[in-house]
Amino acid sequence: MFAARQVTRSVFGAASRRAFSATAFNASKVVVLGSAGGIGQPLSLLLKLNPRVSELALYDIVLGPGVAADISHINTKSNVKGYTPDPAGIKECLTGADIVLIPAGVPRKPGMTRDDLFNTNASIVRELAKSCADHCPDANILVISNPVNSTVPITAEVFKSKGVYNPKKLFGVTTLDVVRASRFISQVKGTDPANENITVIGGHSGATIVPLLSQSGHSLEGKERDDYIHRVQFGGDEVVAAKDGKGSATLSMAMAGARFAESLLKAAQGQKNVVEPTFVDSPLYKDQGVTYFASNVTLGPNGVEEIHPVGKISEFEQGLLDKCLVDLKGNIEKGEKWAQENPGK
Ligand SMILES: NC(=O)C1=CN([C@@H]2O[C@H](COP(=O)(O)OP(=O)(O)OC[C@H]3O[C@@H](n4cnc5c(N)ncnc54)[C@H](O)[C@@H]3O)[C@@H](O)[C@H]2O)C=CC1
Ligand SMILES: O=C([O-])CC(=O)C(=O)O
Repeated sequence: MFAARQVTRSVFGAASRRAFSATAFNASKVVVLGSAGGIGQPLSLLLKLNPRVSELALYDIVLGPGVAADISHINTKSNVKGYTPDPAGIKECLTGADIVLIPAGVPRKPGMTRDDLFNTNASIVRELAKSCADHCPDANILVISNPVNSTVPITAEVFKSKGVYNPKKLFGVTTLDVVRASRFISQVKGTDPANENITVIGGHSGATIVPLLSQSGHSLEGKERDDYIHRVQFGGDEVVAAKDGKGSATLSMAMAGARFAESLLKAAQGQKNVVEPTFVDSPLYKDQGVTYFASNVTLGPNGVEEIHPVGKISEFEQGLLDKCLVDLKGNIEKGEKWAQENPGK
């Protein structure tokens, strides 16, 4: 379980090389479900390099123990164990978990939307969510599997059905949208991406991804603005096209997932003002029937500490947000309805 002791260096900060040799004082069990996949492997690697992690449990339907054996040779202190899909395995894997990252499921091929993954990934996520609800109901659950706008509500419905839902501990991982938004603006403006932190709100697919450039101090006009917005909203498609049928973003996603997990660990270990964007059960647009929404969130020892308001946005951004809310409502309702009608065994 989380121990309230501080580690001073971040794997992702400027002093990252030294971070790998920083002394770890903490005791945090982190689980990756889908650890042998395109995201799962580099994500597990980054978590092994993180001195805040003391125990790493790697589960997959194939190769969980193989990936674990490989990663376990890295000379950092954390213990690594791999698990296969048998009931005793997943129970041991999840018991005592502080953080569970879920990148299990199929990725897109060119021509598909994230919603096209629903039929396959909904039941994968539902079954894994059931195991989490049974074996680690108090863990922070980080859903990466797409379509995030629907798989997060599915996970919530499973936890609700088992009477253990805690909205403060369920997160859709939208970090990659902010990573991209920050990288892409730095390419347009010739700035250092490390100094950029563009707020992105909404959800995690196409028009539901709404970057708020007006809050960043940068301004773009006309085609340059439209190209930028399109690139952020459809950054995933850029990678899907470049991989040409062999998957979607994995390496950048692993970095983004590891960053989010690192932020949760920092907050759990007592660091204040840890803010990350994430898709959570949110009051911001509930009056419009949108029950989950991504925005900046202050993280604390118990997960979500404060959901930040969207703040002042431009008329153009309001137009993007209006479109986002329509799509998002549909994605959320689809996930909730499916989970309620298909509880599984
Ligand atoms: N939230 C985000 O920003 C992003 C989400 N994704 C999503 O992440 C998911 C995974 O992507 P990749 O790693 O590229 O796919 P992948 O196919 O390379 O890996 C998926 C892994 O999940 C495993 N798996 C399948 N069913 C499982 C189950 N029931 N239990 C445990 N493991 C299971 C597979 O064996 C495989 O190792 C996709 O749905 C993709 O769309 C991808 C990029 C960004
Ligand atoms: O595009 C995809 O399918 C994977 C993803 O969510 C992303 O890269 O943002």
